[in-house]
Amino acid sequence: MTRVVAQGTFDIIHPGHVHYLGQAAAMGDELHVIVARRQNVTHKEPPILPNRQRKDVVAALDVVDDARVGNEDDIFAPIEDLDPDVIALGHDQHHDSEAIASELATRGIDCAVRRVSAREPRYDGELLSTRTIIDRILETRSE
Ligand SMILES: Cc1cc2nc3c(=O)[nH]c(=O)nc-3n(C[C@H](O)[C@H](O)[C@H](O)COP(=O)(O)O)c2cc1C
Ligand SMILES: Nc1ncnc2c1ncn2[C@@H]1O[C@H](COP(=O)(O)OP(=O)(O)OP(=O)(O)O)[C@@H](O)[C@H]1O
Repeated sequence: MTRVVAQGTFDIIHPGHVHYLGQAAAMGDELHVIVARRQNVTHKEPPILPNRQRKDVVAALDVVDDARVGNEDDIFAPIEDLDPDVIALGHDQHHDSEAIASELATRGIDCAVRRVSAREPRYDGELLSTRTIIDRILETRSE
């Protein structure tokens, strides 16, 4: 049974997330998703939606077997708990694969680190990033 872990903020779900999670799921038999706690999203604007709401929406996706809000202090705590065979990084996720691989080795976790491809827009107007969706909302609803 190959267990895959994916992770992210998943603020406003869009087809880019569906692509990422679908590709991650295809890497094994079960997909577990770690949803970033708001307090840990420091590399960009924090999410709008609560931790629990973002987790609940991810958990509702067919390809996801289980989703959880991540640990507050140690991002590898859920990894030690899940003991996955693969960690699937998103195409633009700011993590360094080698750094993750070496931390996994340090913790004695035998797990591959792979990266998923990007999903490009298929038609005019398709928005495949939370930031661009929010920008569009601000543009059209700011009156
Ligand atoms: C292997 C791994 C485990 C993670 N575990 C947690 C965690 O337990 N708690 C948390 O708040 N964020 C965790 N994260 C970090 C968030 O998911 C991080 O914000 C995300 O990887 C990058 O977010 P983005 O792709 O949505 O920008 C983890 C990331 C990785 C790569
Ligand atoms: N268009 C896309 N194609 C493939 N993967 C994507 C796409 N958009 C997001 N992802 C992946 O989904 C995961 C969660 O991303 P995140 O929640 O940061 O969404 P986002 O739309 O990238 O947000 P933001 O626009 O704020 O950066 C990450 O691994 C990211 O690489």
